[in-house]
Amino acid sequence: MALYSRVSGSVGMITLQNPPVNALSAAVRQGIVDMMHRALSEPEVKSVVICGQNGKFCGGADIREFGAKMTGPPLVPMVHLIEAASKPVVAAIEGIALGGGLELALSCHYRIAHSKARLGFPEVALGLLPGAGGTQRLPRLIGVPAALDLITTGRHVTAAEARQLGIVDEVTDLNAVDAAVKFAQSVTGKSLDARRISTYPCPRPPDLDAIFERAMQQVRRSARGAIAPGTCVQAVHAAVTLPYAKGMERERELFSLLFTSGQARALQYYFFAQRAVSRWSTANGARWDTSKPRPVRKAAVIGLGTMGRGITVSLAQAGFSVVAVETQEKQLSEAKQAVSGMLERGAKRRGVPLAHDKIKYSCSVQAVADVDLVIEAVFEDMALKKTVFQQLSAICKPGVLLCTNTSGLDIDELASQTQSPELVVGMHFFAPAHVMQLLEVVYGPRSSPEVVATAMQMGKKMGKVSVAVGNCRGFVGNRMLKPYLEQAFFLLEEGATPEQVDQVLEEFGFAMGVFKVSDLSGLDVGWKVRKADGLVSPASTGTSARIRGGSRYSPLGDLLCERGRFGQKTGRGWYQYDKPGGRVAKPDPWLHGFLEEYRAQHGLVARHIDHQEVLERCLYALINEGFQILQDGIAAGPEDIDVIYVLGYGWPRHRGGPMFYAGQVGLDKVVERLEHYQQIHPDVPGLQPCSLLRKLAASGNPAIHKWREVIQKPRSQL
Ligand SMILES: C[C@H](O)[C@H](C)C(=O)SCCNC(=O)CCNC(=O)[C@H](O)C(C)(C)COP(=O)([O-])OP(=O)([O-])OC[C@H]1O[C@@H](n2cnc3c(N)ncnc32)[C@H](O)[C@@H]1OP(=O)([O-])[O-]
Repeated sequence: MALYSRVSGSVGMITLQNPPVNALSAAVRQGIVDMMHRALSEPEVKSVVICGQNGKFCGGADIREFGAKMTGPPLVPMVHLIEAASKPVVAAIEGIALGGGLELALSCHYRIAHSKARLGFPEVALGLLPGAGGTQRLPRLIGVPAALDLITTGRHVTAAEARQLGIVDEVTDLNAVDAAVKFAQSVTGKSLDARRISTYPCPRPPDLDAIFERAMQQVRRSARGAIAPGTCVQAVHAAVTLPYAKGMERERELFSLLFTSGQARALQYYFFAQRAVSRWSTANGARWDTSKPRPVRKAAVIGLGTMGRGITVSLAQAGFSVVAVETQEKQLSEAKQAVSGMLERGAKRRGVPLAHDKIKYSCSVQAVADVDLVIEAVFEDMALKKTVFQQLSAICKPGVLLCTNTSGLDIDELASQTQSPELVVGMHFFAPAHVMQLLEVVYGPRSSPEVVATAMQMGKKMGKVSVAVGNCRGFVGNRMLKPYLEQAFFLLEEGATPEQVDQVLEEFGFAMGVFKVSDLSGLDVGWKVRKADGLVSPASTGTSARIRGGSRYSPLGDLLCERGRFGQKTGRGWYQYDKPGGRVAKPDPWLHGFLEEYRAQHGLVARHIDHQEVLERCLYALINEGFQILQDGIAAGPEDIDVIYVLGYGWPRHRGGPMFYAGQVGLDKVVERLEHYQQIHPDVPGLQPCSLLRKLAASGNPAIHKWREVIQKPRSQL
């Protein structure tokens, strides 16, 4: 709703009230319209100020209403009412003016912003475009190039940049509402003709076509199949080529096209999913709202390889004092240099003070005796990690939290090396750890609620999105990656090429296909895990070479590693690179020859494999494992899995995530296709639909937010 009051005698104050961000719900819109009519009808009122409660102007349209039938006054007539007002209307912008909130402000005749306010059109991140005149008013106010930048990127601008762009008229460090009231009194009685943005001609810079061509190329390059960015360009183009009213019609057409698209639904689902994972719970009863985190002032990182260095930087940038330990002298000095460089680049990029002084380096584990929390990031070897945990348990002060950055080893086995297994938890960062937003917080059966809460809070303080997951081989992300990679290998055996498989996945929206990612992260990483799992065996030909534990197995990755083809780092992998460390993947004739030889050796006949089969086998195998993870209670809900895959594994955000995508395809369709492939490949258990998936499909494809009810049923009923 919206409140009305009279201030300073002649100023009508309209205050938006819809916590937490004063979103433009039906009730708020109704309130604004009613209060505007009231202010315009009261003769004592000479001007109007619109502001938001709790120091926030407006977070835009109420996304929670998108799934329901529209009620209340529509946005466009509301902004027209304000712009057409006969009395000056001033927007007092505190905190945020985003999306429909900025459109509301642009319909006002003046905008006063607090210096800490942020403004922007983030609709594109929700698969939409500014649909209440933003695409028509912004280019008229600030010009086409700047408007295209803000609307196609969705980036937030500071009040200072908004002033420089001409979006706001004044920026104040004082109370923006008081400043707006003073300003409103100062413009009372002045003509408003020159303040109605929709009446402005839209600037036509000489190289207009080139500007739009460049913008369209830019969005095509970065969109990876998302349709909203390109549609935003079309809407701004209408502002230049059409009169305002016609431009608004075009904006409405393009908005409804996006609003009803699957991508918008996926992006809105993801918006709430990323917020839902912060309301975490564990299988052993710990919860976000009942488990209290412990204070952590000083942390330590053991092992300063690639991951250890990134974690150290991320901790220091978050303001923690850090003890960084590397027992190898040479590695320690190299790490110091690398960390300093990362801190300097980060400080420059984010305009924040350097955090060098936060870090103390040591080559002795003894140095961590008085810290509150330790993150172990040594080589991914269980025996080595066990030794480190035994040392830490002996050295550290009582009550210290011992965390491991392992990407898939048994947390509970490590906990058994300590006197306090309840103080052990996994904090699985993703490379580069100071950049990637995702953190898998892995709780073991003995991890105490406090420890989980502390690790989750640490992640948030480090600017990460923390997702709580249970302890199992590979946790959630890497566990689902296994059947995905497995299918990709099998497709090569049956006639596909790495280029073909990667092209299908990149057209789906992944930044990189599975084989390019494998070359980037190094084929030897997976090889070591398969060796540890006892999967790598000498036998290279005949049936046994391709069977493990009664199931189909492809030794292709092992054979490449045996030939030293570890990917980018060796200049050869599934692709060839111009030199070791090269980044540009080129198809490798040697590999095609090797695949033909391999098929001949194993009596395999290459066949044509179409786009759909590649997509279905890779994605449905991954999705099926996701349902198995939900069934096992390793992840609390589909949102947890989807956030992990979007933030950690490059799953295209405009596809919502693997679980949301399965719902969009139709769970019955996923079951039917898995069964189809399982019939052809009976020796691949990963194609056998898991019972939770079958159950949900059989109960009529319930909406994803209803899955938890089924998941929470006792396992026996699944
Ligand atoms: C026609 C018109 O052109 C079109 C059609 C539109 O206008 S489309 C809409 C365009 N607007 C947006 O895209 C802004 C989206 N929001 C944000 O970017 C951020 O929220 C934030 C504003 C920068 C605050 O960040 P935060 O980190 O401080 O807190 P939070 O945890 O994110 O958010 C705090 C709580 O507020 C909820 N929330 C935030 N914005 C909301 C919104 N627009 N509608 C409904 N709920 C919203 C959010 O779900 C969470 O709820 P809960 O989880 O606590 O229950």
